[in-house]
Amino acid sequence: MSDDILRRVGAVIDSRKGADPGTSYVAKLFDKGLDSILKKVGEEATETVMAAKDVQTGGDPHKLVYEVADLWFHSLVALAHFGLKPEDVLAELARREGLSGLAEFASRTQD
Ligand SMILES: N=c1c2ncn([C@@H]3O[C@H](COP(=O)(O)OP(=O)(O)OP(=O)(O)O)[C@@H](O)[C@H]3O)c2ncn1[C@@H]1O[C@H](COP(=O)(O)O)[C@@H](O)[C@H]1O
Repeated sequence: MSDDILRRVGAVIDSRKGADPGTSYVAKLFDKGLDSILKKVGEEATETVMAAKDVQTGGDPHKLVYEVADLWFHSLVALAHFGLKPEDVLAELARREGLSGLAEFASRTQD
């Protein structure tokens, strides 16, 4: 398993821009516009929190994995709306990994 799956899903999402909304979930989401995409991101974030609380009280951990996958997927659609790619987020995570500690990270991300 590698980050190739993020790149592949990102490429498929990009290919849905301008496609017939009747043929694809992602094309339909793009057609509905940014507010609809962001609404899905918000819903999936809430469902992720609820799943985590459920796991905390003995629920199925895979439900959390499922909801995070939904959240990541809809976040990729939001990025694509602005012409951004999963690689942009991976590069940011790699940059942070390269920082020597939390204090340094915080000092570089302050406004
Ligand atoms: N990873 C996903 C993915 N994850 C979730 N979903 C869809 O996201 C939708 C929302 O999920 P919900 O749990 O909110 O379900 P829901 O309440 O029925 O959805 P809504 O009607 O409220 O939007 C569902 O219809 C899921 O099928 C996805 N749809 C597509 N992909 C990827 O995107 C690619 C392109 O998809 P199409 O555009 O449909 O070809 C696919 O090959 C996949 O790789």
